[in-house]
Amino acid sequence: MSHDSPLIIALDHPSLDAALCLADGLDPARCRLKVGKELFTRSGPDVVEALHGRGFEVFLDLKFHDIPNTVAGAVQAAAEQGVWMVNVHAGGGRRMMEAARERLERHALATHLIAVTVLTSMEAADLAEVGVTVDPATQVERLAQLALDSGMDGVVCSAHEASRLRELCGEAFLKVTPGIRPSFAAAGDQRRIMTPREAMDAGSTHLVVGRPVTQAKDPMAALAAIEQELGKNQAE
Ligand SMILES: O=C(O)c1cc(=O)[nH]c(=O)n1[C@@H]1O[C@H](COP(=O)(O)O)[C@@H](O)[C@H]1O
Repeated sequence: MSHDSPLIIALDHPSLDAALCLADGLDPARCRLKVGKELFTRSGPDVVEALHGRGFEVFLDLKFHDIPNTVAGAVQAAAEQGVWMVNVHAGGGRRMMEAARERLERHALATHLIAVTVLTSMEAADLAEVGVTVDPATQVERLAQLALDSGMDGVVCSAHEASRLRELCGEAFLKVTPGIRPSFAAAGDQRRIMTPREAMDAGSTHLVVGRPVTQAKDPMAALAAIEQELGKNQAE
């Protein structure tokens, strides 16, 4: 199902049953779903097939990061499952990203291919420990530019960097932003966070929301509350 909602709900669940239980309470016309490392490692492609069967578009978030040939093969395998979006780490470098892009083109696969810049859980001190001594925003800009030059359709970044990336990489370049915290939710382990409305105003094209929806007593009500926050200030 294709639609205009910017919302991508992260199904960070430990089992196929738990993930499908949540998906069955959501509406494929109002959000897309993200399948990440834990769920995919436990359930494999079955979860993707089950979500497609329920009418959802799927972002397969496995953040591939390896030598170019290996990543190209993994991206091809994901795209052949018909997923809407797949990602790699921009830190894997130009040749890795170009190999992934080239592989999709060679097989005429239309899956969106995006690159993770700096994880939203990381601050300057975390970057410094791994040898990156520039601030997170500068590192995000550098990796986003590299991702654009390497043929990516967009990046995963924090909403704090979205407006700068809109200037640098253009409107059409996707800015998929996790670290979204509606006014009713706790930050948890996320560091660079924003509300849904602020994130869209800053230039995000898609919002990844996990726990504020998946751990809500009523996930559909939480989704509706986010939609309301998104609509609220538009009319103002
Ligand atoms: O690629 C991602 O989706 C991602 C990148 C990033 O920098 N930060 C980040 O939180 N994510 C994912 O976004 C989701 C955020 O979930 P919540 O913090 O529960 O809203 C998780 O599934 C993360 O794996």
